[in-house]
Amino acid sequence: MLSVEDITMRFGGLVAVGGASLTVPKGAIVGLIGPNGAGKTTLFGVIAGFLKPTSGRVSFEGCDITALPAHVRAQEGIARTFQIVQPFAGLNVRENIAVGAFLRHRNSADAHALADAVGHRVGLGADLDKPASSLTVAGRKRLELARALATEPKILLLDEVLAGLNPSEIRDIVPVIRSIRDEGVTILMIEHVMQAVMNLCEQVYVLAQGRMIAQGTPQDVCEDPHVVEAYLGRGAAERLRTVGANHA
Ligand SMILES: Nc1ncnc2c1ncn2[C@@H]1O[C@H](COP(=O)(O)OP(=O)(O)OP(=O)(O)O)[C@@H](O)[C@H]1O
Repeated sequence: MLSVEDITMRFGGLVAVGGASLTVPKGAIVGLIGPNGAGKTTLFGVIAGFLKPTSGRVSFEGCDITALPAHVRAQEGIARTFQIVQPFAGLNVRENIAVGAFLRHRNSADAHALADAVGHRVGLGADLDKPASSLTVAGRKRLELARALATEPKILLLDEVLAGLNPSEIRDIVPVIRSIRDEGVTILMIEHVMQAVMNLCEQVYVLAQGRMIAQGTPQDVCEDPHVVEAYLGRGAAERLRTVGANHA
């Protein structure tokens, strides 16, 4: 469904992403992991059309979309969430979600009806009339997910939707992400919460200093010495291997 080929993104003299490639098959949940500053969010910006790459190509459903602006990519079915959640503070939760729904529904009643449905789907059903500013961190993360889902995407790019959540909040939201995929939305997710990556993703790509250093199943990448060295560390890799073995 999505193919990123040999993308390089320079900011002046800094090579944030250097020759990175990845593919996301339709119906998959694919993870993108790596240390802080590796270039993950920059790559999302390139895929969603917020950043024009220095070189390389992005294809979606077989078409070259590298030159398309972000709003056209959204219409084509690419949606992203942002790491730093910034809801419209003066609007309630339903109205915030409806902002996404207006992409395909010009009629206000239709957009609000879709916002209600999406709000319930992500667990915000009881909060739809509350001001967005009153939500907890976990609520805001769900709202960010809902705003992107309300654009009715074919592929959802999730940028650290689990960051800042406690273990029980993470346990609650992981099944929501899986159910979104099960209902037909392909997912590419940047995530540092490795337990969730192990649980959700079929394939994982590892970016370090702008370069793709590994790809494979979560189990494969946890056993890759380059990934252990550049990102996981030995203790975490060992714990994750145990988790993987227990899952199997
Ligand atoms: N607009 C920009 N201008 C200049 N440098 C930038 C810009 N955006 C990102 N960078 C730099 O590019 C590098 C990659 O940053 P990026 O945010 O993509 O990393 P990341 O892997 O998403 O990190 P994190 O896990 O901390 O979110 C960093 O060195 C960052 O400072």
